[in-house]
Amino acid sequence: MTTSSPDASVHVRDLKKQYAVHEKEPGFMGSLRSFVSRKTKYVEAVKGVSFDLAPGEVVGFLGPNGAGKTTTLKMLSGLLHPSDGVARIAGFEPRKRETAFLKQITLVMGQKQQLIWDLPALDSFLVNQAIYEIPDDQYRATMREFTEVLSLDGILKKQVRKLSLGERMKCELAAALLHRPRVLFLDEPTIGLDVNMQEAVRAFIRDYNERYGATIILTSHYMADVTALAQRILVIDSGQLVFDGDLARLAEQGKGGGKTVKLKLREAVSAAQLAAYGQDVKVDGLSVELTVPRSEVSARAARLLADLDVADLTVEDPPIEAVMAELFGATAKVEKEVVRG
Ligand SMILES: Nc1ncnc2c1ncn2[C@@H]1O[C@H](COP(=O)(O)OP(=O)(O)OP(=O)(O)O)[C@@H](O)[C@H]1O
Repeated sequence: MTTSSPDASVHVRDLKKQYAVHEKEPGFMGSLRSFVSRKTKYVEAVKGVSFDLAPGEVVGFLGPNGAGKTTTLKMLSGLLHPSDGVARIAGFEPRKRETAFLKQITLVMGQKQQLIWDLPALDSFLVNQAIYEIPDDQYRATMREFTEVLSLDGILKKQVRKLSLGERMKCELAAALLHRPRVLFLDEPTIGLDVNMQEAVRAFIRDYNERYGATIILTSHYMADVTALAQRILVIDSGQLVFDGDLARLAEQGKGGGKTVKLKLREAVSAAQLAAYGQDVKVDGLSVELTVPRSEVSARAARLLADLDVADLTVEDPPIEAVMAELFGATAKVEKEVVRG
């Protein structure tokens, strides 16, 4: 059942966030000096971001470390006040943190936990039931559903501190979605999990999106999360949105707009010989990979098939990891700072 409504839309206009950081020189004398004349440095973490999401849309929010992803999500969930610009989430202004707004959203941060460490997860769920005023019948129905989809049986009554990371993350997600929010901000929800657990979390998020028509903004360093869940990608770099479009179009930006041709040969060929057919040639025994311009894929493939003893040939877009590495390789952390005395 998909229950999308216009309420779950997200509108962001020219959102900005500047952090003030007080600088202190090292040592006792440094402390004394900064006590007398304090230097403030301003970090422009988000520099005017705009986008709109339709109800039920799932977007991957990507960018290098320090690009401004977490800061943006914190502003959208009302934890941080923007320095400028506006956001409207499900019809609300996040900075006001109205109860009705909080009932519509959730923010899950893979690196932070909201469950009470010394108690079983079930106790935290009951606390959330009270905070979000979830009616008993809805609470029971949601618990049944989550227990099944996330295989929570047997772990809900264990002290949270005794759960494995994967078990804890499943409980964190359940706790964060118990009130059935319509807009989800998921910041690295699968971080540190093993591959099977990542897949379980992904499946749960996909199921939740389909069932409740939830709008989702997802950041993840695991591209498998993004390719499995998001139709659309937003890329932020140094606080600015540098790409907004579908995954395929982002892939086209990689390898200088080229495609990857993969060959299985029956007879070995040297990298030097293959250089005539494309760039970035990689040879691993009888497996070969090279990049060819998009407009020439058919002609080059035909030449390869005619000239070499080819057992198999496939043409692929470059993996999204490669595209991101190419886009951000050297600019892993860029920030423009204004120093004021
Ligand atoms: N509380 C803060 N005070 C000062 N500067 C901050 C604060 N939080 C973040 N920043 C700076 O703002 C910029 C954006 O940080 P943010 O955490 O939003 O990036 P990110 O894209 O989420 O990075 P990552 O992928 O590493 O988590 C960085 O330069 C960071 O150092």
